[in-house]
Amino acid sequence: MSTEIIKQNPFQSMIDRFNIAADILNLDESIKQKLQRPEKQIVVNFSITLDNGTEKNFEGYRVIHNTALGPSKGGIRYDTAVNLDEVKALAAWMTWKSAVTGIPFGGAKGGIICDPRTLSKTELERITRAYTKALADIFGPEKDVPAPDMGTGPDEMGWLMDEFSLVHGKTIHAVVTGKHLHSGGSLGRVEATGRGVSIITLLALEKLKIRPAKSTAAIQGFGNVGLHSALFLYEKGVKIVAVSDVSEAFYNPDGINIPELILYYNLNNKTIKGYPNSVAIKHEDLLLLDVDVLIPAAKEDVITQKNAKDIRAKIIIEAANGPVSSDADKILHENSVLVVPDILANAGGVTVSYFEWLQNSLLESWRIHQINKRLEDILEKGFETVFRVAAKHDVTPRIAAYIIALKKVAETQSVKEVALEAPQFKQN
Ligand SMILES: NC(=O)C1=CN([C@@H]2O[C@H](COP(=O)(O)OP(=O)(O)OC[C@H]3O[C@@H](n4cnc5c(N)ncnc54)[C@H](OP(=O)(O)O)[C@@H]3O)[C@@H](O)[C@H]2O)C=CC1
Ligand SMILES: O=C(O)CCC(=O)C(=O)O
Repeated sequence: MSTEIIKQNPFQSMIDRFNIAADILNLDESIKQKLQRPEKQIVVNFSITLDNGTEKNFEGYRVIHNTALGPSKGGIRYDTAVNLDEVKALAAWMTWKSAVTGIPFGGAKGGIICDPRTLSKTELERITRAYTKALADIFGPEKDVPAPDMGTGPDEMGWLMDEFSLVHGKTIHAVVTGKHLHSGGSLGRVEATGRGVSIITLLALEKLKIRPAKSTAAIQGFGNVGLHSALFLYEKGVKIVAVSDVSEAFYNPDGINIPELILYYNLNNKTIKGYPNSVAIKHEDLLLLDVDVLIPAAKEDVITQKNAKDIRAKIIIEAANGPVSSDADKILHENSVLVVPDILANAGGVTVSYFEWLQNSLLESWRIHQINKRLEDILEKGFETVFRVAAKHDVTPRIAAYIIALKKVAETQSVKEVALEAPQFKQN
């Protein structure tokens, strides 16, 4: 892969935005300190037997950022680049994401340093079960509820649910979301993040008075989020002119037939490599295309101060978590690029995860149109609130989203602390 990823510290990017919003809100220093730091960070080491009979050790993390608004919630990432600072940033973003959209969860994230592409299905199952066992006292439907992220999906979530249930001696569906339907998953969760990205993209296009059928988009990443974002936008008439995964980036000015590409991807071991009817381009050039919408849907820090000035898209929809580093914010703003932040743009996933958790807890099963309608309502309200607060404070949508989230979490945290500090009177 030829993409040059300039490594920033994603946790520092989170802190930079946090500080701007906290200053606007005039947040008390002690609450600031508390909200910047995770409540808990756990590092686990475990070994599994590989298919060839050898033992291999793995390191995994679970960071619980904040639980003021409810049980902590957030995905688990399998990737060779996973590290504690990345997981800390991702966990904090989950806190702010749930707060912006009004989902009653706190924030957490997990990860294991591994390369899922080189591990067999049975090895992935053993890794997931060992990680779950190590964290069996942390996870729980009212405590900490994992979900998929990069490199994980319904298989891993099903194994996690099963292992957690074995440890606790009963079936506990609501401990994890993003499961297969047969393991208690929800309709609509697989595609929820991409559906949410497409809802937010259409709202952003409307803001700039660009008709979807007249618009163009480039999408970086063709995994769960990139693929579904591409499909839903294609269905709305947006011309997707470029897509990429790790193996390849390609461009077709006439528009890529996304359903055909998905068929190709599914028949070719989940890669877009070698897809005909398009021209190969350099990975880094996809980000600089002259399109209406750029959708980074892969990983953090792909747009930094190094390439921000060369971005030609009118709108960036942050489908990935943290794709724009804080040092690029000012440059993009000065160049009038509308950036819809991750904590709003990709919140469709956690929203439908919340629906899954509710269905599991209530022993219900909702219909798809009900799920999609509620998702749309929540995201439209989130979008409208973020842009209203941005106008009120004359800040970017990102800082507005942080203002909304910080205010909500800080107020709840303070109320809880006052309650804890109050003198306890003995009842006779
Ligand atoms: N899954 C979810 O519900 C949610 C995910 N997110 C965020 O969305 C992002 C993507 O997650 P998800 O789709 O689940 O992950 P997946 O593992 O399903 O897909 C990741 C995709 O990104 C590609 N990719 C990785 N690095 C690069 C690169 N440098 N250039 C181009 N493509 C690259 C991968 O390519 P290849 O397949 O070749 O490895 C793959 O296509 C992450 O930031 C995640 O945190 C946010 C909210 C919810
Ligand atoms: O579905 C969830 O609970 C969380 C998804 C996630 O990890 C994210 O939004 O980044």
